[in-house]
Amino acid sequence: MTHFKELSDWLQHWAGDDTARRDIAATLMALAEVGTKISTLVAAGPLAGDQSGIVGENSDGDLQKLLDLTSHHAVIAALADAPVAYVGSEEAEEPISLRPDAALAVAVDPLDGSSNIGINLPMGTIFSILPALAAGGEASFRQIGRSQLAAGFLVYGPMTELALTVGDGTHVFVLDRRDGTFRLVNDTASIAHATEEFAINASNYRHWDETLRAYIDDCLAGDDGVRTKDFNMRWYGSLVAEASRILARGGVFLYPSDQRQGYGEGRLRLVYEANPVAFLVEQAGGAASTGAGAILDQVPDELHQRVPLIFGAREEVERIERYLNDPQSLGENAPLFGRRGLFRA
Ligand SMILES: O=P(O)(O)OC[C@H]1O[C@](O)(COP(=O)(O)O)[C@@H](O)[C@@H]1O
Ligand SMILES: [Mg+2]
Ligand SMILES: [Mg+2]
Repeated sequence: MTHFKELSDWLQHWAGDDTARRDIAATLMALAEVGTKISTLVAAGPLAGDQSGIVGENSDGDLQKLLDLTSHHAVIAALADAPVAYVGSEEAEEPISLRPDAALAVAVDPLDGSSNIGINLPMGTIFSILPALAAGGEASFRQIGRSQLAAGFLVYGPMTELALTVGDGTHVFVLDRRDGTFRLVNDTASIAHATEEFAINASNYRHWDETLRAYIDDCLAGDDGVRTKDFNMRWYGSLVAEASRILARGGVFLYPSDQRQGYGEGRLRLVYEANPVAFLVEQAGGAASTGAGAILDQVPDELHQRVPLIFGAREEVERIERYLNDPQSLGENAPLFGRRGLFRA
């Protein structure tokens, strides 16, 4: 049987005697370990009790399910023993102080894709590791994504997978349930620059701007339209599962802003969803954009800020930016505004 390197060995090798790297490695091990626990809970489904009951509301009015909160508390407990000063979580309004003298701040979405609780579809945990600033937790989480020291996500799907970057490529590990270790299966994940697969929640079509509708119309027109190739589509309702697929076989993902109340900046969160995914995607040769600029250059106003998110195949992300901002630059392929969309009456 092929021998796949263990996460702990990989991190030890990467960190060597460097104290700052050792702190990051210890934090990553703590996140991987708590991910294993959440994965077991997810895999048990209703055998672990009803995880889908609504138990509260987070800062933005999103309903919190029991598994959201259980995952949040598990992550906080796991990081209490790590060199972490502050944790910023989707499920807590304010940053949580752990060890204010420690070097790191961790932003986390403890359970991503929680609308998939109870229906046996993938969910995950997303994390971003930043330097802790002396100015405190709030300031630490207002740093741009390019300040990230490491980032990653776990996916609780058919495989439990850990995608990780420490700023030198994107690496994919899979949980080996025989001994509870994560093993390296791909040291250099790479996203092809072109694609024929997009992911978007098309039920929001009527709420999108005309420019975005034109892009999707052109994908749907396939070989009969200006793109002269057929497209495939996916939508899992789980950012981590989409990101995992895109790291494995390419594609592009869009969660744009739209006209619905509360969706003026899209749905996803900059600090603990878009930034870590963008870091992983850029390190795999892809791109991540708001539609108007790189995700990693956005300055967060606050921990829970939302942002439109487009990521994946570099050429496709750049093409979408042109549809949104400069459609005439597409030349003879420029969308004809006001035409009938395939979804429109
Ligand atoms: O239900 P929608 O609007 O399609 O949104 C799906 C998106 O919302 C999310 O579930 C948001 O994350 P949470 O589950 O952590 O709130 C993403 O994983 C997913 O991409
Ligand atoms: Mg999420
Ligand atoms: Mg969540």
